Amino acid sequence: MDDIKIGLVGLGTVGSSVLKMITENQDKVQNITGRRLNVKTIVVRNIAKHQDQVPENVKLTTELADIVNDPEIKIVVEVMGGLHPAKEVITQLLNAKKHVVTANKDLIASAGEELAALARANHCDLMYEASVAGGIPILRTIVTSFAADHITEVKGIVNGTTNYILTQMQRRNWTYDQALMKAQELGFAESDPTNDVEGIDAAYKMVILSQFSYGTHIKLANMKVEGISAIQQRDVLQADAFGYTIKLLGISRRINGGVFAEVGPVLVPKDHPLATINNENNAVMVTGEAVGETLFYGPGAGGLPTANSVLSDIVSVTKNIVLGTTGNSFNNYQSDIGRVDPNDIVYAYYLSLQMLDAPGQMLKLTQIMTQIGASFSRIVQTKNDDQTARVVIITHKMSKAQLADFKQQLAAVDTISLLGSYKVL
Ligand SMILES: NC(=O)C1=CN([C@@H]2O[C@H](COP(=O)(O)OP(=O)(O)OC[C@H]3O[C@@H](n4cnc5c(N)ncnc54)[C@H](OP(=O)(O)O)[C@@H]3O)[C@@H](O)[C@H]2O)C=CC1
Ligand SMILES: N[C@@H](CC=O)C(=O)O
Repeated sequence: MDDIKIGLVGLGTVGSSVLKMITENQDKVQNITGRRLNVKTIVVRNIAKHQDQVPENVKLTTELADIVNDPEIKIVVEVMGGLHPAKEVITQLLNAKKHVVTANKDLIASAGEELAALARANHCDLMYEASVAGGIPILRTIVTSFAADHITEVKGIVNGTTNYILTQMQRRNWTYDQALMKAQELGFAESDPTNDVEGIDAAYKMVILSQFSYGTHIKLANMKVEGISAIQQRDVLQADAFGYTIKLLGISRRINGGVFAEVGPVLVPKDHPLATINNENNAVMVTGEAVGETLFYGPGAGGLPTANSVLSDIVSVTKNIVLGTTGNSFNNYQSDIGRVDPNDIVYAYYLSLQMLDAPGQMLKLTQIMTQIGASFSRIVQTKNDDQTARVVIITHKMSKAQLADFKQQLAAVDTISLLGSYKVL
């Protein structure tokens, strides 16, 4: 029986684990698909760096053409990352009738529909299970197991690096920089970690999750995206004292016929399942009208967990090749859902404020809250490092429009400034 020859583009954290899994788990894959998988060619930037990593029968090259022009190679795994030249690489591969498996959320969130159309036009498969939540098989689960249910909400921790950083800041009292450096060393972070810490990587994943869950493409430009780089240790400690853990959450929800998605730090009650997700682990909560609340948990970053998701795609493509059923989209759900009015999105908020030493500050704050029709449930006064008063409040539920109003009114008061505002789950 024919082997399936595979090409890899990229041999970093994920690529090297894909090579290892294909090499070591041959027998099981053959048992399931009836085909042996063989990595034939690997494209990297720097051959010398990788020479010792690959068996002798595998060709290491810097030329994509060595894969594109090789008719024996049927499936190509793109694990180089980034938007360019990854988009051009996948375009060339699909036009050369190669089936493509990728872990590249930046690209799928930005150009997934265009590439899926190109794949269909070339009767090729394009699969990307590893692009969301690393080792958690969430995309295929939504496609298959939620096919008939209406998903009303998807929320969770979808970035391993930031969850690792927040965990180390909370549990080991590490500084932000210390924790980020370790996350990079462990291979969780992107080659440029800006997208991780600024929430953009999580936002890409929420775009893909929303596409699968609601059949609609939410543009990154229409999402509120905030990362963890501005979180201060004292907010972590204050949240803890209030009974919360700060987590970077992606939240998307169907409300009144519309959909919204956003990413930002959220105070999660310590007894909520998402508060217990630590280190590089991710968790995705999917709520369906019929099934109710479900939770999917596992490693969200790291070589082997991510490689397992890549392998699940390779095995699916292999089965499609064997059955002659390639060329179908990974996700077929399309629906025309509009956007949501900010007045319909309500949360309680954690607000930390700096107050200069002047009479009547608390009264002013209370007046603004009353004026916008909001109120607070908890309030604590401490000192900032510069000895100015620091007031932290947790509000009752208020709409995004009310919060915007609050911020606008506060901006006109020169003795009170908002240091941070985070949603409370
Ligand atoms: N790391 C993780 O935990 C996860 C990563 N992902 C995604 O997987 C993808 C790969 O990530 P990761 O393995 O961490 O990345 P790495 O930075 O570890 O590896 C990237 C690899 O791609 C190669 N490469 C980069 N640019 C080019 C180019 N222009 N031409 C040829 N080769 C190139 C590099 O070659 P060289 O070594 O020669 O420089 C390197 O081998 C990304 O899309 C990432 O977002 C998804 C889930 C989890
Ligand atoms: N950098 C990403 C890797 C997986 O997608 C993360 O930290 O989650």
